[in-house]
Amino acid sequence: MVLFKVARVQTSPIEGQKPGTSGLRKKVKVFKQPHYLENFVQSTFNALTESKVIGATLVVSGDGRYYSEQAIQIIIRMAAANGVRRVWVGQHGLLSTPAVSAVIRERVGHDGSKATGAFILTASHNPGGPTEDFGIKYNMENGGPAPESITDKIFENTKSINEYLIAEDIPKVDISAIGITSLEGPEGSFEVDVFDNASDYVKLMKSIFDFQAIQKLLTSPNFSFCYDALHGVAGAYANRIFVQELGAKESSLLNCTPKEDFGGGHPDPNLTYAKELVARMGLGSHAAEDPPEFGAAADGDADRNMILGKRFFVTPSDSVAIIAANAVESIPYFSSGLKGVARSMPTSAALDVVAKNLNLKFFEVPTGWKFFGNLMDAGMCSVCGEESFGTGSDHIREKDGIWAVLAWLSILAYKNKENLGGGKLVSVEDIVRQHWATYGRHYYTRYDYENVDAGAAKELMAYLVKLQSSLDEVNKIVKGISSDVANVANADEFEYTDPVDGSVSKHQGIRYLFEDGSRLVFRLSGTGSEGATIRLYIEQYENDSSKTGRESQDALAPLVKVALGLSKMQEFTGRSAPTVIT
Ligand SMILES: O=P(O)(O)OC[C@H]1O[C@H](O)[C@H](O)[C@@H](O)[C@@H]1O
Ligand SMILES: [Mg+2]
Repeated sequence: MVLFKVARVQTSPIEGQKPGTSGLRKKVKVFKQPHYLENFVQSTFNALTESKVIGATLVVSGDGRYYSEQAIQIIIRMAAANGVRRVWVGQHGLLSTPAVSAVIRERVGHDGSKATGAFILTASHNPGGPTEDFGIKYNMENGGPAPESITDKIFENTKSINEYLIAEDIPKVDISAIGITSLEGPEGSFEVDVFDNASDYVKLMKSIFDFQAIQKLLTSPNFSFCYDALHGVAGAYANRIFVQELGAKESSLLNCTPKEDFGGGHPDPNLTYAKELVARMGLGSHAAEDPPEFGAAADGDADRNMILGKRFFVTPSDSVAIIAANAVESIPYFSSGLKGVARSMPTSAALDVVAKNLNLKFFEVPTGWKFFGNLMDAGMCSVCGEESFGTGSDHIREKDGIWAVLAWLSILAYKNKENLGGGKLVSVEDIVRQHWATYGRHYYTRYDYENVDAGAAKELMAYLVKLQSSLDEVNKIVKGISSDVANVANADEFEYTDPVDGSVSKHQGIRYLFEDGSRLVFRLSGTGSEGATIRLYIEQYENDSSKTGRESQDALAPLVKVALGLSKMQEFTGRSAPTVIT
């Protein structure tokens, strides 16, 4: 039995440790500064109630990006010194963000223990490596990200911290091998439990979906499949679930070995960054000849997803609407009905139409998954999604990339249950077009202007808010740019009152709402680590079924012109084109 001592290390506050939408994300070199990680971790311990630290069980793992291994060892020593009883680590320090949420909610330790929180080590879809990003966020007992009341406290603590506790003499724990390391400290026993990083998550997925039905689809001769983990942590689950459990061919997995630098790529599943998958699915300039029927990708920590059909892109806004419309008949977990559905404000209103038609409770929340968590804890929401490639349900309190893929495979399996012997398949594209024919189509696109000068971005936003005070003036400008768009009927900054706890979130995006239901939304990203990113969301509703089959960029061209002109985008940012279009 190893005996450890607790050291109190003197430190002083370090500026800029304010956790954003999804924790603290900075360049690796910032995290490597002396005391940087330690200050943040101690500030987190100090922000929690004592029972969530002393004698508690904490999960510590992440997407495996560069610096994770060192960070895990530091957090283990600090947890021991702060009186934590058990630290659970996924093998190799790997757990996807949804798997962490599942582990907190579902896993029972060898001695009957349950976790009350987690440090998730990830910067999500940001690149990794010595010159790239690292991140840390804290999740609570419900499996969801810490609410603002806690992250505010953490930030306050980082501004006054003067010491942290660490058990420096704990030897490096081997996190590559499953097993328990037991130690003894001044306050009693402490253990590190390194466990299989997939089994709890796989078990949960099996309790939600009909794996047999999906297996029939995946092994059918007329279906083909492709999954790209972009070298993120999804790779640790893809082989287990798609190949071992569901019978997909190993060759259907792309980039499924987790790498600490994501193979040098940008692990964000969109049409720009998931290049290999996009080509394999027959899209873009290097389109492959005979694309698979279904393709999907995940981000670094596997909570995001992109869904593709053969030569066909499903917008995330359509994806959540289609999952909601088909959930009850295709997914056993939802067979008794949906409690409600929700989307973030900038996400298209496709889900609203489904909710209205199916008479479901519906919520529009600000950007950020935590807002859904509150609704789910209160039993008000089953399925939700965001335009930023996040889709999920109340099985956990994070969005879930692999869940979304399994949801789509379930819908395909259900629609094709008679066709798997060799008949013509109902394809992803058929499902989407059928959905548009039933509910109408929300043409949608997002323009991202990344790493814009922060001052310029602020000025642009301030200008757009000021403009909102006169709709006459707005409409004069709009008509001057294009006579093909409707009048602006309303313009505001989105504000949300949480129906569960009454908290109010202001300044959640600038909206221009047109008479025909079209919308322009402008937001500053909350997840970047350098400069500012302006996001422009453009949407137009079409319910004449003879007009729902146009190319999205053609249908939206007049509105795009209006958005760029109205916001003086080029004038403020100096950019003649966005960095990414989705
Ligand atoms: O603030 P943005 O860069 O637009 O990012 C917004 C997204 O950030 C993270 O991924 C959150 O988990 C999402 O819930 C949110 O939609
Ligand atoms: Mg992510």
